[in-house]
Amino acid sequence: MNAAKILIVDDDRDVLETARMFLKQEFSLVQIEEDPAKIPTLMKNQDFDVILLDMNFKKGVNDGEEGFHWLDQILKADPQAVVILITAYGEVDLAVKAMKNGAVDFVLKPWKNQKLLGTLLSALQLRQSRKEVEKLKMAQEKLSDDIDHAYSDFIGDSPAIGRVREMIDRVAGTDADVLILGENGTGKELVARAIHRRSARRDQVFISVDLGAITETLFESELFGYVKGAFTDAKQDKPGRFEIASGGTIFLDEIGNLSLPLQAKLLTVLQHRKVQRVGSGKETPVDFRLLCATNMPLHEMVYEKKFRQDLLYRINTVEVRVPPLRERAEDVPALLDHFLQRYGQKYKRPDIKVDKSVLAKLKKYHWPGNIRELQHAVERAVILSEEKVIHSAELLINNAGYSPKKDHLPLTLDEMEKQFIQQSLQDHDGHVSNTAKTLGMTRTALYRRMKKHGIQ
Ligand SMILES: Nc1ncnc2c1ncn2[C@@H]1O[C@H](COP(=O)(O)OP(=O)(O)OP(=O)(O)O)[C@@H](O)[C@H]1O
Repeated sequence: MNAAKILIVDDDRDVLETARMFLKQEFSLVQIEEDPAKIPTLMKNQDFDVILLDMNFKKGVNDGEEGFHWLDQILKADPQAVVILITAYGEVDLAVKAMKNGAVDFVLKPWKNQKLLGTLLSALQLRQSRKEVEKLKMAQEKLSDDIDHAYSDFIGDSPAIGRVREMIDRVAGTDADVLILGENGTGKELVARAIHRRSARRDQVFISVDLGAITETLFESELFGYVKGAFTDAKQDKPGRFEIASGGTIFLDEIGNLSLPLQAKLLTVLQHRKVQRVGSGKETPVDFRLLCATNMPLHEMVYEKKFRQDLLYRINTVEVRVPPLRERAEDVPALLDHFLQRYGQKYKRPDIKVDKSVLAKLKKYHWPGNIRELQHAVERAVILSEEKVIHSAELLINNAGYSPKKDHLPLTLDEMEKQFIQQSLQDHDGHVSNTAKTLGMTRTALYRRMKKHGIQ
């Protein structure tokens, strides 16, 4: 027996009784009702999975207006409701209009029992997947709220960050696709969340996807979802990130890391705004605002045929460049205070301070890992410092990314390469182009190596 709950509303008692007799054998609850005015109360008392609704209730009236009215009321009460309309022969136009207004299907009167059952079963599947999407959306919203909390402080008053704030204000309300460019740790995700929070979609979900972390084989099932049985581990239907993001914003981080075949797949979704779950032949429309980010030189990669030009044009309606920390050294003191306060609180050392002489050094440092590096350096220093005042050593020594203690150990070729790149970057104040020139390689080749060694 199917556990679903069905409501049938029709003014013809005979139709109701016959339908109930048949459907009772299949579903755990089949409620019938002649008066559509009772629908709101019935819905309050019971969570129906499918509602079968007649289009016309008054004798001699067959314009379907009453049906439209009640359809509207049902969807207002529960936007996830699954409504099937009951129509007579000759009313197919009305049924089509009703589907545009949110009904999922229609059945013609008089119906064959098996046909009715088939329609109900596929409507139930839809109900199930709507519920799943809703559940995941809620879980994501909760998660997003928690993350947002950590991301809510946008520190910095430098002219460079002022320009970023201005751009955020200008694009947030427009629904335009935005490409956020900047080195690792500069605050690209922070910018994306700020755009979402100020947009008309602020009450909907913000879904962040790290494309760099999704393997080639998982790309489709993660982003497009799958249906039960599509592959061995697909034990049940699962919506993908695009479907969950529908109504809200999707943030595709590290878009420069996508391989060319995956770029083509992504482009198709962006063009048609429809997804097909793996193993399903059905397309689902998705409505999302697209924000992308990367630390890779996308324009250069287009030139080198490593990134599709048509994809770049799809995602970069507006480009926002988040400047590296070394271009806004004025922000270092405020950021330092901010992180000192955060970690002072977290590690129960509320009165911890930084030695004054350290500040000048921090402002001069080139911060290859940008704000994330500063953040981690402060956290580490708060943990390690045995006094109330943090000295230069605790904040800076580990910062360069390698520890002097290791110096006397024999280095592998890989470690030597890493240190060599780090040293060269330091010598060039973190300027990637100049470093690449000195090392005799292209910028892209240098970025690749930096990524390999985790140099930010
Ligand atoms: N202006 C800022 N004020 C306060 N905190 C910031 C600021 N910019 C970045 N941060 C913090 O620095 C960390 C890194 O930021 P974020 O994750 O947004 O960077 P990213 O550019 O997206 O990094 P990646 O390229 O590695 O994905 C986060 O913890 C974020 O809260």
